Amino acid sequence: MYHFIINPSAGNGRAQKSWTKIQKKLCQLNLKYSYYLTTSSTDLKQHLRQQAKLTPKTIFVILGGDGTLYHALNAIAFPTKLDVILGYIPCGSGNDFAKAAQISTDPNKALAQLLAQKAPRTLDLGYFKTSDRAGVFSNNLGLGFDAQIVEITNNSQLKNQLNKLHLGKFAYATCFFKALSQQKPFTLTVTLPNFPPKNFSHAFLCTITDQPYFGGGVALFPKARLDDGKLTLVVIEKKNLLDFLSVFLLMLLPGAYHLRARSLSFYTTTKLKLTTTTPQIVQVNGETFTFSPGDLLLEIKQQKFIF
Ligand SMILES: Nc1ncnc2c1ncn2[C@@H]1O[C@H](COP(=O)(O)OP(=O)(O)OP(=O)(O)O)[C@@H](O)[C@H]1O
Repeated sequence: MYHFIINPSAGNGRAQKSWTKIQKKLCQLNLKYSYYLTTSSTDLKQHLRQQAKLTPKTIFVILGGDGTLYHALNAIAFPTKLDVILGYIPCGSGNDFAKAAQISTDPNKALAQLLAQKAPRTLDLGYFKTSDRAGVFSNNLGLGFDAQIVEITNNSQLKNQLNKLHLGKFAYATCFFKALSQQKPFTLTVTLPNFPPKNFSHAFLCTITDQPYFGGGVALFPKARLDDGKLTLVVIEKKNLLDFLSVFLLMLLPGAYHLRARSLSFYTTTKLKLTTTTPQIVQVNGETFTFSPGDLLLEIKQQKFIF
């Protein structure tokens, strides 16, 4: 049995349109299903948790973007982990998880892919904890520059306008220069198991990822895999503007040459600790919050998916 949970506002209304197409297909296939249209992220979490406790054998299929998926994952993971299988049909703006997991962004193809899958797959999630919050994520968690871009994009009308033109994945790129003027370099200490702490005096972007993409399909760390049991931390320092811009330019080109830049460091690990001395904006799967100075702990968790 499948239970579809739809965030109708994802992708500036794209999820609603996708759902209409999927309902038509489900009707043609004569498949038994139930569904729920969410009214907010809180409603989504309450509904999913309640249903998952009532009918744990059901496959819960989420229709939305990376943010909707984030809320669904956290509904399952907290306060105690529920053993349920999640399906996912991408209908957001950026759809980074879909790109990493190779799920079609055509709703009917994504549905066909999901229905053809016989057994669930266990994939990695990142788990984070600060002094006042904890969560899991399927894509990445970023402090500093990428979070600044997400914050500006989410608060601008541009994302909706680009979504109307089916150019939603470029929304983050358009806010790049505004974020560049607002973000300041910050001090960052990275602590990895069995290594002495590493200090960065001019950290600008600090992203922990469990898959290759961020910002609507930009390959931050192409070798990252959703099922390798590891997280990768990428830190880019900004001591010199031209140097910083060249790293980003290289990131947009094939070949992953940005990973050779002197101002970029990366570490692949199962757990780590980040410490900052100034408040920083954090983005998790495209949702933002402010992180007060202190420690941010990260480790790996798992979730069963079908798609
Ligand atoms: N009815 C609703 N149900 C669930 N979430 C909602 C609803 N209305 C607004 N939201 C908000 O929608 C956001 C999630 O949207 P989502 O990220 O899935 O789509 P997107 O921003 O278009 O895509 P992407 O993250 O791929 O760029 C969350 O911030 C959530 O709080």
